[in-house]
Amino acid sequence: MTHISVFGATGKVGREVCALLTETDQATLAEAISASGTDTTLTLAEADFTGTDVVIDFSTPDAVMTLLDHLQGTSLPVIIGTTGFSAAQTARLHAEADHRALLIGANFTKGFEAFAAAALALSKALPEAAITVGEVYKADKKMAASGTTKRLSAELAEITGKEIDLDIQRIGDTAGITTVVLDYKIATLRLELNVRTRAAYAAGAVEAALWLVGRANGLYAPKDLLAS
Ligand SMILES: NC(=O)C1=CN([C@@H]2O[C@H](COP(=O)(O)OP(=O)(O)OC[C@H]3O[C@@H](n4cnc5c(N)ncnc54)[C@H](OP(=O)(O)O)[C@@H]3O)[C@@H](O)[C@H]2O)C=CC1
Ligand SMILES: O=C(O)C1=N[C@H](C(=O)O)C[C@H](O)C1
Repeated sequence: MTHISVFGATGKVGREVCALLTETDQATLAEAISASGTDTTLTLAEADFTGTDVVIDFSTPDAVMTLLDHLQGTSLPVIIGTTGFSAAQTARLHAEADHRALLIGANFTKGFEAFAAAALALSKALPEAAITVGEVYKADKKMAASGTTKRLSAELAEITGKEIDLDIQRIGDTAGITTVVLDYKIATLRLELNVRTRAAYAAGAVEAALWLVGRANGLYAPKDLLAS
């Protein structure tokens, strides 16, 4: 049985991770941590992680930095689901991988890695195409490219040498719709990943956490799960 602590446990995704951990046979909830420390969660200062095998984070970039400060001196593996890190914070994350197994994923939806690979393959097959990466998320998410869009557009730009257009939208409580549209004059080719529920992110993160326990210190990504 793997004991998983959830950082950001009162959040939209963290709640789904906690719920999943009550149902799964291979893992159980160790500590649930939030900023406010409600009656079912602890603050970071109250958490001790002694019975924890791996931490799953879905919080904020600044909160992740405080989590890593708190974990200094331990080699506890951590799954980072949070997105939106600054360059300095990203450098800190990378340095942190010397001290623990750290798996960072902008999108834990099952199928996302295949979706990204398909988009890259299509962009190679259609070098004349103009490419747009689109996203729709909940209305209260910051109106700036998500981690998912940043990753896709950077990889597509690198492979094609072209500028990638972005289409950022915020609607209601949308869990996440990512599109890659290739327009090559005679036709339009559209790939879409429409996530129905945030439980999809939770499931991918728990799968990654089970995989990460026992790995050597270092930086990992969701596609490493597919390779092993
Ligand atoms: N990688 C992926 O597949 C996905 C990534 N995300 C990303 O995950 C992140 C979280 O998303 P979401 O669940 O919607 O966010 P929410 O705003 O719903 O939840 C944020 C959570 O973080 C907690 N938190 C904030 N500050 C601290 C702190 N200083 N110490 C401890 N806990 C803290 C909050 O606690 P409190 O309630 O007490 O304030 C809350 O539990 C975002 O960056 C989002 O982009 C989202 C979906 C999928
Ligand atoms: O905030 C969200 O909800 C999500 N954020 C992630 C991101 O910023 O890339 C992706 C996920 O699909 C949902």
